[in-house]
Amino acid sequence: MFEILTTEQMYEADRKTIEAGTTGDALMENAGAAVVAEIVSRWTPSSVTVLCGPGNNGSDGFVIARLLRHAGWSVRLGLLCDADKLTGDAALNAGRWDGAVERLSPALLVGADLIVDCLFGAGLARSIEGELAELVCAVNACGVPVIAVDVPSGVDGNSGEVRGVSIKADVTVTFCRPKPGHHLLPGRILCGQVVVRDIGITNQTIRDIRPSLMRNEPGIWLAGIHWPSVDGHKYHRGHLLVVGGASMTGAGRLVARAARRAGAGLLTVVADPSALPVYAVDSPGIMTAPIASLDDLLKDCRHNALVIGPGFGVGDETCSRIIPLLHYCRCTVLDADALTSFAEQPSTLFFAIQGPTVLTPHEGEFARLFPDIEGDKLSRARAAAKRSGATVLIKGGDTVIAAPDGRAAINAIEAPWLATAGSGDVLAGIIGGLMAQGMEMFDAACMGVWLHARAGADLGPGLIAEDIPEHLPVLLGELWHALPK
Ligand SMILES: NC(=O)C1=CN([C@@H]2O[C@H](COP(=O)(O)OP(=O)(O)OC[C@H]3O[C@@H](n4cnc5c(N)ncnc54)[C@H](OP(=O)(O)O)[C@@H]3O)[C@@H](O)[C@H]2O)[C@@H](O)CC1
Ligand SMILES: [K+]
Repeated sequence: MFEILTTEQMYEADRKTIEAGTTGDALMENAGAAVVAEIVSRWTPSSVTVLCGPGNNGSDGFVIARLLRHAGWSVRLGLLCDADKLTGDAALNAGRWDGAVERLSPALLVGADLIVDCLFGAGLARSIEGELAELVCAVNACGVPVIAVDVPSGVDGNSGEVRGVSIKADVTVTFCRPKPGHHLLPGRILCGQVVVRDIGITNQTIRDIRPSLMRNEPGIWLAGIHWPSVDGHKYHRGHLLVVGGASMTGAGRLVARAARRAGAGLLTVVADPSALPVYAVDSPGIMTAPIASLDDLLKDCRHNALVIGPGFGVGDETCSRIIPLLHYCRCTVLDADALTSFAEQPSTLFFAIQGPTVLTPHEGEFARLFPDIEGDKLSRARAAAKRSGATVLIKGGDTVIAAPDGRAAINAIEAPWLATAGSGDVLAGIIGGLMAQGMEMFDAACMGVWLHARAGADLGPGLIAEDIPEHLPVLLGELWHALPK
């Protein structure tokens, strides 16, 4: 279950389930019961305040209030609108609630041991403002644990962005599948721990909706790994060319090390002759070649993959070096200086991209290459992939990977230790190494991000970029041993 559903797809899943015979009322009862199960597993009966909005998120709140009261909790409930304004399932569940319905105000927070946030979920349609915004701030300041239903109120479920202000939850219970806003920043932080609960929507219903967004986990790319075969040899594992800088050799060396650890069969660093000895002494297992020979090397189809950018230098010379290389349609990773160099002429780059290509910008490089593409990270990555014809990977705590055909994935592993010099070079190397072995570009980008993030999470404090390639055998071994034999 790697799928991430947009809020529209979630409404569709609800609708299809209701059409198939389950009532909306039953779905909502299941949703409320799932939240209550989570509450009673974490907290002992005490005083709880349930904050309800005017829609079905508020309707969940009425269910939760009723079930908690039956379980012996002392429950206060506040409603944003008059109860007689409620319609549909919300009116139904309000009618089943036999306690008082108070007006929403900070007074509801006094004496509460737990707050349940049911103000807005998927239906958040605009910024939270005025007195309601003040209440949200009061909730965040009162120091009482908060459990949010579906999403913390104020977080846009599709983008993870905050509309006005947002509840900061300790736990968020969502239904069926996570939404983009649970994984994209800042939503991910505002959710606290995310718990996904079944409410009776079948896996087949989700498959019918054909979600194109996934959580980046091995299940989405494991089958695409090209493991070496017993009768294989190193040429079957690809020959990667790493174009290294003349003076900033550290970046190219990190790329090379990571690509070899990721499994590239052979690796040649191509660089200015003055720098070749530095690359050569770094690792006995690599080959080196002068940059003047790059064109000839690419004419030999055994050199099937290329990483260029890290430490290469920014400028027109880099652009004129890269464009002819792209005509060979080798598996290519363009990173760092290879991206920034095209800031003045991005369309020249996009026009030249014909083969399997992965672009790995951080936010700054992305803004230089796609200055007119705005919006949340997921939408921007998708738009950039469509425009460039490349797989685009926007780095960060919530790395997003998008393919030109519309597939996308979001990293879900927290690894803040990766924010260190050289870490991006290693990522480019891993992806290049995987593509050299024949892995499809989107899968390779996703797997590269996963390996990188897992290494970051496993190694933790004190990590430096050089550690990441050395941890890859552990992770690759884990994947290999998990395969059905
Ligand atoms: N369908 C099902 O079967 C199931 C649904 N489920 C639950 O339903 C939730 C979705 O319910 P929903 O679609 O009613 O939207 P919801 O989040 O309650 O908000 C809409 C209301 O808020 C209002 N409003 C919006 N923004 C506002 C603002 N900034 N400031 C002020 N008002 C604002 C908006 O007003 P309007 O824009 O119409 O003027 C409207 O009245 C979903 O998250 C899940 O919890 C689950 O139980 C599973 C089964
Ligand atoms: K909520």
